[in-house]
Amino acid sequence: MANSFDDLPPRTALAGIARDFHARGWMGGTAGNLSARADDAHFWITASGLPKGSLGEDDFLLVRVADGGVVERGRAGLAPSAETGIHAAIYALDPQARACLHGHTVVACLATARLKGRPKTLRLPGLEMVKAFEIWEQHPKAELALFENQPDVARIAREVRSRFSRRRPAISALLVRDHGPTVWGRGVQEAYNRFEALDFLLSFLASR
Ligand SMILES: CSC[C@@H](O)[C@@H](O)C(=O)COP(=O)(O)O
Ligand SMILES: [Zn+2]
Repeated sequence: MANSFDDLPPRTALAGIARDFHARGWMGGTAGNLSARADDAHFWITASGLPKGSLGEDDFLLVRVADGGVVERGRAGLAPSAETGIHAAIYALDPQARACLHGHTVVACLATARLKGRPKTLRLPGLEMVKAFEIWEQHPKAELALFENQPDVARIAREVRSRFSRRRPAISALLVRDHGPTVWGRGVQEAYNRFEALDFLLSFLASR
């Protein structure tokens, strides 16, 4: 048994995370998508529309960071995740990002349910868990980037690219309202740890 997802080949690690997230209710049915860089210019991403609790290593596609174009399919007939554009934007803008995880969590939806208007950020609670995002202040003011959900995912991806290229996000995560979080890290394990930490922080907000 590997101690870290980083000890495993990327697709093995991502399939393991998908099983784990599915068991926690974070990838119900076909929800969510996971990716990891293969090299600086390419990343592996889950195929679209598959039940995420039972992914195999051939259920991934290799795509370009530059434009999300498909380079290789794990098997014939697969299409890349509908949210490939969001992953590509994150890899293009953050050379340190090596893995990117998106799930649909109930607490993420609840945490913004009472917000008025269309705020661009959500202040995370100043709890110890924000250290997962390398925020070390005694009284941290960690702001999570917020995006409105839209049926056309390409529009969300364009907004992520446009906003993050103007200003780097304070923490390595974003939340699409009424949808779910996307979290990235310098490795698969770090992205996984951060996803768990964000879930903790959003659970706190949602329960107040
Ligand atoms: C329950 S379907 C949700 C999708 O529209 C999308 O938000 C999602 O997370 C999964 O899309 P996918 O194309 O399988 O990667
Ligand atoms: Zn989604």
